[in-house]
Amino acid sequence: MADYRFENINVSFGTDVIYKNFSIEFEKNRITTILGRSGCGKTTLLNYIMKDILRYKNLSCVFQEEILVKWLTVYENIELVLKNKGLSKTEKNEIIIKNLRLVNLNGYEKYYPSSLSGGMKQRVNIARAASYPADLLFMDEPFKSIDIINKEEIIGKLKQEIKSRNQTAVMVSHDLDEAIDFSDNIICISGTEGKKIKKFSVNKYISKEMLIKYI
Ligand SMILES: Nc1ncnc2c1ncn2[C@@H]1O[C@H](COP(=O)(O)OP(=O)(O)OP(=O)(O)O)[C@@H](O)[C@H]1O
Repeated sequence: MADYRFENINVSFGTDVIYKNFSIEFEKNRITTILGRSGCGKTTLLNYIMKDILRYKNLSCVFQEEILVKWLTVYENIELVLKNKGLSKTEKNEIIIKNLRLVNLNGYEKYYPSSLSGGMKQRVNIARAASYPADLLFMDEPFKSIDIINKEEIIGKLKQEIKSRNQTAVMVSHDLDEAIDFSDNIICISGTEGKKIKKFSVNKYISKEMLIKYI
């Protein structure tokens, strides 16, 4: 039985029908990846779901675009999401340092976004989303611009962190490897107006060859 179910999703841009009577569901306390080719409508779906959930639940998110505040340091950018949460300065500091370590950016607290690479900025986005206390975490291609070494490490550490907090996470991706490494469940999306979905539980038998047939 799914814990989050979205039915009768209809989204069009002008005459382009992206979703028509579409349904999708997610399990609580699991990491689900929505996998599909570029342009198939993953971001559109994630935005729809986040908007719907926000009506009744708090959530944290990582967007594809860089959304750091330019005139604030890395530390201050993360501190922003911890405002009005009743946390002491020491507690905030612990959370920020812990999550900068999670994305291998400890030591970069005083840097401004302009002195970071694209991949580093994306890692700050992840640290910020991980710092925000929420039951639900939504991520739109969070590892896209991150180099392979950091990516593998961050995927492992973030997965462990999500599990230890009992969070429900939904990621959008077109990368088969990261979907397998990061997720408990994968939902492949394909087709245009009449979209098809195929669900997989990630286990030792899953392979890229199995997934690619359904995206
Ligand atoms: N605001 C918009 N106005 C018009 N068309 C849009 C808009 N947003 C998305 N689209 C179209 O909807 C389709 C799905 O876009 P979407 O960004 O959801 O795809 P995606 O699967 O997330 O792609 P990618 O993996 O490249 O990020 C595309 O054809 C896109 O051009």
